Amino acid sequence: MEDVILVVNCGSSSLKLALFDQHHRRRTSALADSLNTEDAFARIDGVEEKVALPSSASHREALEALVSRFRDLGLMTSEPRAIGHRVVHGGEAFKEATVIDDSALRSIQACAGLAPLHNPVNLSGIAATRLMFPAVPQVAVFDTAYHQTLPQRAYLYALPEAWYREWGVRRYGFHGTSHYFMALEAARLLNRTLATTSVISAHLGNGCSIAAIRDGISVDTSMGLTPLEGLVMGTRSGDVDPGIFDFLSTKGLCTEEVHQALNHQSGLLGVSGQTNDMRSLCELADHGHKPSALAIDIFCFRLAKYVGAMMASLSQLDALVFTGGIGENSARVRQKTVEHLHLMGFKIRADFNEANGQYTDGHIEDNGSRFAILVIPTDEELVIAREASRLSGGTGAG
Ligand SMILES: Nc1ncnc2c1ncn2[C@@H]1O[C@H](COP(=O)(O)OP(=O)(O)O)[C@@H](O)[C@H]1O
Ligand SMILES: CC(=O)OP(=O)(O)O
Ligand SMILES: [Mg+2]
Repeated sequence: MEDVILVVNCGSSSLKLALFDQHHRRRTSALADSLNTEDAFARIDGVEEKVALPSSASHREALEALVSRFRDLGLMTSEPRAIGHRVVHGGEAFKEATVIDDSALRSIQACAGLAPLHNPVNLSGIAATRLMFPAVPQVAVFDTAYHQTLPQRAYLYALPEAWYREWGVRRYGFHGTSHYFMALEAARLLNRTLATTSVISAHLGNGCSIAAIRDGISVDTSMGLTPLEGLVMGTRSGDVDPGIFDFLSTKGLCTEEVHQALNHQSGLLGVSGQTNDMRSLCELADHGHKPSALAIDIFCFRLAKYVGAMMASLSQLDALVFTGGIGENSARVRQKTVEHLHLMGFKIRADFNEANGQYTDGHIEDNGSRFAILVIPTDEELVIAREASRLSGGTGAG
């Protein structure tokens, strides 16, 4: 049997798949989007034509169509050796990745209340691959797991303690797979071991979060009970005064309406009134659109404030690391953010930054910078593939 590993990332309306070979090299990636709507579509990287989907295709139908296309293209000649799933919330039940059996499924289900937007779709992906490949080991890799090392002072909110004890209200943190990968890659680029590497890592995609990693271990992060807290994001507000709920109720908005607005109509989209897409915002700002320039400004200022906040958890800093679609590609965001950090001794080198660190092993800091500044393309799917391989009896190496 051929040794491929399938990685599944189910979002609310999308499905991302990646196939890795036995050496953990990526063979291909695929995306299905606008699922459960009339516009549902799917495509495979490097393949011109779209993959045909039934109308209003579900996650399961898209998965079946893509796997069948993988087979036609000779990318998958037998069942995968293991399947790895991204699961967003693992609560306190999961401190690391786990093989999915009935008891793990029940625990993931129990965390769904903490992540109602994410866990139910993750579970539907697991159900679909279990139906398609009942004999193949399946592994869940949690966004929250890497942050389970946070000390109490970082994960407890200053709230009535019974809320934590009885309901699990605490900071969990997300994007852990990406923060772990950044620490691992930073260690490699700096010729250090993970256990002696301390970084501040900024994951800037559609969702955005930052983490303080001391000696390879996550010790603080900006996302909290849910992925709404912290940095400004594409459509999410990040930090706001919780008094906003009370105030807006006097304006006639109910909790659900405020929740919707904070999650889907805020962030870059809310401030610019135009788009949640950083690339488009930069173009709009270049054409003199003031609200777009302001959205970028607020985004970078909040990020810089959080870099300062993360310093409180560290006694040494080896690098500030940028990743995610924005972190990897937007020289403007990195430059504007680092300008605010002048007093702390961060200094960027313009030409290295413009090239996204491509020719300098990720380095974009100036000679006179007190700390290294790195751009590292994240690869959450690779980490998930390694974990799936390791937990299903492979080596996890590669
Ligand atoms: N060249 C670029 N310049 C600025 N922003 C970019 C560029 N390329 C991608 N982005 C931004 O990255 C964000 C998407 O990040 P990504 O990590 O792909 O998202 P996701 O969290 O869905 O995986 C979008 O705001 C997009 O505009
Ligand atoms: C947890 C989270 O915010 O995920 P994403 O960035 O995929 O929205
Ligand atoms: Mg991404």
